[in-house]
Amino acid sequence: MRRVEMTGPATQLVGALAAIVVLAAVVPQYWLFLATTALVTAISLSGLGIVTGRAGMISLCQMSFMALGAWVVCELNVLAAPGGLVLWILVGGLAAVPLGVLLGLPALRLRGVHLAVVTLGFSAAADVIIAAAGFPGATTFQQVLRPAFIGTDTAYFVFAALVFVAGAVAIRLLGRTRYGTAWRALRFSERATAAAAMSVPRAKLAAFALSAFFGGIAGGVLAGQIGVVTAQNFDTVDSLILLVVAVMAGSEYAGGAIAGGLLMVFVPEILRGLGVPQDWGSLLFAVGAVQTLSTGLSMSEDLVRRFRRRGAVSVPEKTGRRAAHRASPVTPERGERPVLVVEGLSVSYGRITALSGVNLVVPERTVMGLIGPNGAGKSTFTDAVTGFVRGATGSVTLDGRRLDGLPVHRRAAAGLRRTFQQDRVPPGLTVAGFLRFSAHRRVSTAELDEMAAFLNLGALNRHVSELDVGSRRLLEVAGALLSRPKVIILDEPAAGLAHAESMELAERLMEVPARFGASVLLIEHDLEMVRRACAEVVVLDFGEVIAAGPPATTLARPEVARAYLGDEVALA
Ligand SMILES: Nc1ncnc2c1ncn2[C@@H]1O[C@H](COP(=O)(O)OP(=O)(O)OP(=O)(O)O)[C@@H](O)[C@H]1O
Repeated sequence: MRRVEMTGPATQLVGALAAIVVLAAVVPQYWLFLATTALVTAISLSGLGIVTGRAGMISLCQMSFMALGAWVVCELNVLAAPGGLVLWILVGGLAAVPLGVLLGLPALRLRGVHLAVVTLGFSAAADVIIAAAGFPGATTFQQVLRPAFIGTDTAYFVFAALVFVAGAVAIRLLGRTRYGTAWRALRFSERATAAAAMSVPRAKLAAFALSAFFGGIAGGVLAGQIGVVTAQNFDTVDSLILLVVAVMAGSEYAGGAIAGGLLMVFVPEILRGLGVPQDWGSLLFAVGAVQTLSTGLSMSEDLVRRFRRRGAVSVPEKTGRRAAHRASPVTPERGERPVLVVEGLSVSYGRITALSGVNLVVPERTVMGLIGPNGAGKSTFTDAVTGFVRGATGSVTLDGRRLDGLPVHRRAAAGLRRTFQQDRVPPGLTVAGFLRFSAHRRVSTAELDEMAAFLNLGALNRHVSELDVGSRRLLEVAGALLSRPKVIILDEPAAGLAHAESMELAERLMEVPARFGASVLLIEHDLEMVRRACAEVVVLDFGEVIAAGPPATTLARPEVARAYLGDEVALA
């Protein structure tokens, strides 16, 4: 069933602006001051949400970015620099960007707890430097000057709210770009992100840079709010709490960032009112984060899911994946000109030789099979050819261009695409979102519709998380095909499909060369599918090519039977 969204971003924006005006009019000054602090926190959380919630990396130094933004504003204030507070805040945000990129560098190699330790160490070091250097104007109590139009606390609340809304809109728009999708893909699989022709280092650094920018902006807004800034405003422990709240609230969503900001400011306030130590708030946040990690759903994601379920109107799908097997009149064809040429490819994992001097030529406009028993080296071959294996020797040439030494995303961009044996389609995207990302070029809705019909993908606005594993496999194939590759290597695309669906896929694959101008290298254990779809088949065993030729004769050869069955039982 297809779903139709009930509310749009424009409605949400109008609602947010109306809420700001109403709050500014009715909320007493003291609470408005706290609400401004909550907004500052929400701006910072929005940035953290890019790195943590979207891209799935741990960052424990958001407070350091805030401190830098605030420091720049204080310094420009002391210098009486031209432009005024609003410009200074922007400069503070931009000043934090190089720091974010610097901090993103370890993230290129480190993950999980290792990245957490590095960012925490950085934050602690920044604490020491800031405490030693002090904030400009702090010792002389020189207040950061606000322009008249945001002179009152009410006006400053509206200003902070507008900064938050502008940031939320920007993040939403960014989320639709290739980088935005790449962050969600990264969180699920770095390998698949690279295989979709996206540079993983660039996507990671962009996430850290933006996160730092938002942190810097938040620090600047805070400086304008409180007037005199001290090192105590940016404690390393606060970075930790910020991360915990970001995880719990789901700060990659605007609503989650706001909820997080409100919780961080008002929970301690409420506890104080109840005579309970304010630090207990951190304990509550930690419990909330543990709950999020155990369910896999932040507060925002939980709400979004409920909302989707309630707000969705079911519309019958035009097509279903379970279509009956339609045998096409197409017969496997073999082109002549070589498009992928692999020569002398060897890979060793320690003492295990996974591939030994493999030569393989995929002609243009051909579906070729690559088969072999478990452990024969098929996946290693795919990894090595597409750039995932370091230390592979031999050469890979695509359409006359040597690819040796190129990273994965550059090989993919050159037209060598692959799919994975394991499920690598990010669940956080819609079908259309994934297809557009994977296509690595502008695709029209008509093209998406055509592809959906070709591979029976169903409704394009469904979320990937709603698809079964077989459908996700087909989606991965569709995404790679949309990129107009020269060669596409499919690593067991029929895993998770019923027999009739595998045969249906075989029919579709046979159409690929003529329809998309691509050759297919099909790695499959389903030999019936290989027989149906492939014009030629190459058999690997113990990392070496043991047979090659048309499927009917090749599969009947005794050495192939021996490789599969251990004796001379013919497979045909
Ligand atoms: N990362 C690794 N470290 C050590 N050995 C590995 C690694 N990856 C693969 N191997 C070994 O290399 C050989 C080839 O494995 P590979 O996964 O490429 O085979 P395959 O033909 O794809 O098998 P399957 O059909 O089960 O996927 C096997 O002996 C395997 O144990």
